[in-house]
Amino acid sequence: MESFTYEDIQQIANDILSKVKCRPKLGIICGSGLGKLADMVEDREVIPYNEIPGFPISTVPGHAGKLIFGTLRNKSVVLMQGRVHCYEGYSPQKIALPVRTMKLMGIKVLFVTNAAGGINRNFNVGDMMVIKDHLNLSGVNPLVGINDERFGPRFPPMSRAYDIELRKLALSIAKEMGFADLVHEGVYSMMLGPNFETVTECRLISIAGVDATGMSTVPEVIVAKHCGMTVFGMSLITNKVIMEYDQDATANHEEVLETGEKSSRYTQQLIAEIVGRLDLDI
Ligand SMILES: O=P(O)(O)O[C@H]1O[C@H](CO)[C@@H](O)[C@H]1O
Ligand code: HPA
Repeated sequence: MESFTYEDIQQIANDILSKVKCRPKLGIICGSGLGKLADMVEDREVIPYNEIPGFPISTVPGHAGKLIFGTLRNKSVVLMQGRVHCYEGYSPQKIALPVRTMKLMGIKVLFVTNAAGGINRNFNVGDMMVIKDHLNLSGVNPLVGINDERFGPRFPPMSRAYDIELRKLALSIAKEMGFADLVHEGVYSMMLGPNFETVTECRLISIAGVDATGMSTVPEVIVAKHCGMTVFGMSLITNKVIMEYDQDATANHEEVLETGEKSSRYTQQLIAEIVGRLDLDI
């Protein structure tokens, strides 16, 4: 197992900070097709992942693989334009690395976004879901291994992973901005992937209370909570999962990216507005 010590990650964080002027307090991870949020960042300073020793490289279409530093609504931020997933062959520890690096760069609040399939039949393609909880069905956990208490405790709680105040703020901003009907609150589940779910898997997680499903986010949130970050999560519903046996339609990544292209505008506006109202001196 490839592992990174606290000192290794401190070194990576210091190297990155030595290359940029920005000192971000907020980190944003952009999901499949959601990287356009980077266009809203001003005074941009860009570092491709392949210029950061040890960093995992994004291999999936729709994930550019760049760190974008700058200001969003006058807040200093760093965006991960593209994430990495366990199904790409990276260990959960490697998936943890960017989040821990952010922590040691001084990030206190982490926004995670993703593209997800709608399990909840009331969700339409293009809707958004503020994540209130998750179900880890991936079988992986980035905290497996020796625990370094400087990151966090051996047994971190996960019952209030998604900050309640930020969830409320997101829903009230959506109302103010006139698109409350597009924004729901719900439970995200992660399976390992890379295959899309079977009909039976979708039916099972529906019974379990899952509203949207994907192949990411959960490891990042576990690591972020372990090291004491405040977390906000949002899914863009890019497709409705197939819940009927022998249906002709099938899930595909092209549809996911297409919906991202067409519908990520509201997600970007909502995130920018939340960022604008954040008090990052907490
Ligand atoms: O979760 P993000 O990175 O947004 O990507 C989602 O989209 C891909 C499938 O189309 C999977 O990687 C799934 O996890
Ligand atoms: O239907 C889906 N399943 C899993 N991951 C996804 N990411 C976007 N849509 C989906």
